[in-house]
Amino acid sequence: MKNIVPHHFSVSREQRALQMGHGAFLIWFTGLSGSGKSTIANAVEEALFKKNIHTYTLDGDNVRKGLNNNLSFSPEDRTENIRRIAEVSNLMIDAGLVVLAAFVSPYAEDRANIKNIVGHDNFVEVFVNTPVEECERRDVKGLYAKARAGEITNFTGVNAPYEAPVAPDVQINTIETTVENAVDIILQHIDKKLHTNG
Ligand SMILES: Nc1ncnc2c1ncn2[C@@H]1O[C@H](COP(=O)(O)OS(=O)(=O)O)[C@@H](OP(=O)(O)O)[C@H]1O
Ligand SMILES: Nc1ncnc2c1ncn2[C@@H]1O[C@H](COP(=O)(O)OP(=O)(O)O)[C@@H](O)[C@H]1O
Repeated sequence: MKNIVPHHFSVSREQRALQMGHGAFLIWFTGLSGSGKSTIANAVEEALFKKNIHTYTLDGDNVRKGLNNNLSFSPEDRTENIRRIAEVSNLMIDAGLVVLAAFVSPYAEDRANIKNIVGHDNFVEVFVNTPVEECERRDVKGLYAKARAGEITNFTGVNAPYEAPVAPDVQINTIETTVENAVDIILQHIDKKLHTNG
């Protein structure tokens, strides 16, 4: 961007990581509404918190009601939603946090963009892979019923696409895997990153 010259602050990301005592990175949960993203992200954050890891979770409640309250569910607005969340995550990583983000994020290109924004080494993609039939059976928020009734026009999995990740870092099938097991699988996957400073 023109006429923007970054100021170089003297406390580095590496120094912040040393002070925090653990690595900083983003765990991104993608999947259909009702797949289990928030439930699993919450359980992973609890487990990390108990280990004195500094965390923050971003999800629809604290993002679509605030920072992104001007965005709809059109493809363009979903792209902008994910871009802003990736940029916020990037700042939080720089601040030394392990960031958990739970968003439908249905487009592969948008998810690839997150990886570019935060850096490939700072990104862990968790695909919460629950078939739409199961999500619809759970219908936690009653939104599938509304979508089937034609009250929501672009609802992911019903009348809007979900592009499943081809090579996620972690994949959780929530029909076969309990929340506790999902937490173990994810903790195991991130262990090395947690013990890397900077
Ligand atoms: N049209 C449509 N499609 C999908 N989801 C919808 C829609 N309208 C509202 N909701 C509710 O909003 C939550 C998804 O918001 P996200 O910010 O994660 O969506 S996206 O990543 O921008 O696609 C999603 O929450 P989760 O259930 O937590 O996934 C839904 O409850
Ligand atoms: N193995 C599982 N993992 C995650 N959630 C599960 C699992 N089995 C059942 N559930 C239930 O599925 C629902 C998932 O809802 P939620 O976490 O809000 O999904 P999302 O954030 O993807 O919309 C919750 O009611 C949760 O208790």
